[in-house]
Amino acid sequence: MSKHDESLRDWILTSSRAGHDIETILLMMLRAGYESRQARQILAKTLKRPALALDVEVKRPPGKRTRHPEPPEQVAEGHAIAISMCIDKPPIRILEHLLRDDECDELIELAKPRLDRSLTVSQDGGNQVDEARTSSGMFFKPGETPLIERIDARIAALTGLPTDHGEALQVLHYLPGQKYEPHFDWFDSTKEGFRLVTHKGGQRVATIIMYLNTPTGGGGTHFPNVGVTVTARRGSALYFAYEQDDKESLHAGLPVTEGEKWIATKWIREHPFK
Ligand SMILES: O=C(O)CCC(=O)C(=O)O
Ligand SMILES: [Fe+2]
Repeated sequence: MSKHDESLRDWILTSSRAGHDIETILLMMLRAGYESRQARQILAKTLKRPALALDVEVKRPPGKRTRHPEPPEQVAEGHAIAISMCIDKPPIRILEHLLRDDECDELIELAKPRLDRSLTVSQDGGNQVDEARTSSGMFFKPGETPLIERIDARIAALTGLPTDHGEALQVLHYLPGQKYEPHFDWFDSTKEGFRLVTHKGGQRVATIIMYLNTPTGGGGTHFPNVGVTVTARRGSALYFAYEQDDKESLHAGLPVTEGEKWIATKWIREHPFK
């Protein structure tokens, strides 16, 4: 072992005993100019860990946050959106006329033939059928049609984060009795599948729910920890932002009691979702 290897080994052991976690030691080695694979191999060997256990994520630059739309009005891509209500915690905004009526109709018509039973993210990071979410839905491909591109650009202008921070636009359909039980949109880092679902794009930081029609009865979006229910009204939208582990952003799609409910959901990530 060369003098340099030996002192590196000693430094790693000392840092580890001093309580620095592997991620931190790895980051220090990367900063000192080591290449990532090489640094991981040296770390694995020195700390007698299988290399796989060292498959830790290199710290990314800090994640970005959306800008909460400011009342009374924002013009995004030439489209005027009124902000009719604000709540501080969690940051909630009600957006009027985010979509025009013809845009709502077009989204519904495009989605109709492609609906499937909605899934939720399971503990292991996969998808599952879940009684907590009985709607049916579909995803558009990014930029799939000029309308999808236009909506993405509008949301990016409104929230200050580029379109690539958004997950694919999802359309959901609820019939009477169908609902989405209280849940958080952020991913729980204590769950097994967390790394898998955040590998691309990192954590979710904000959600926009666009109401594509007005259900005859029920179907509002309810925040049980705030005591607020947002009315589902065609063309309007709900924006809310959150941090991991926040409790205020708990929300539910209330059961539709009469008629049907159509929404489009845009989830926004802290990093580009690629
Ligand atoms: O249907 C609703 O009002 C809520 C939908 C929702 O929470 C979601 O898509 O994440
Ligand atoms: Fe949600």
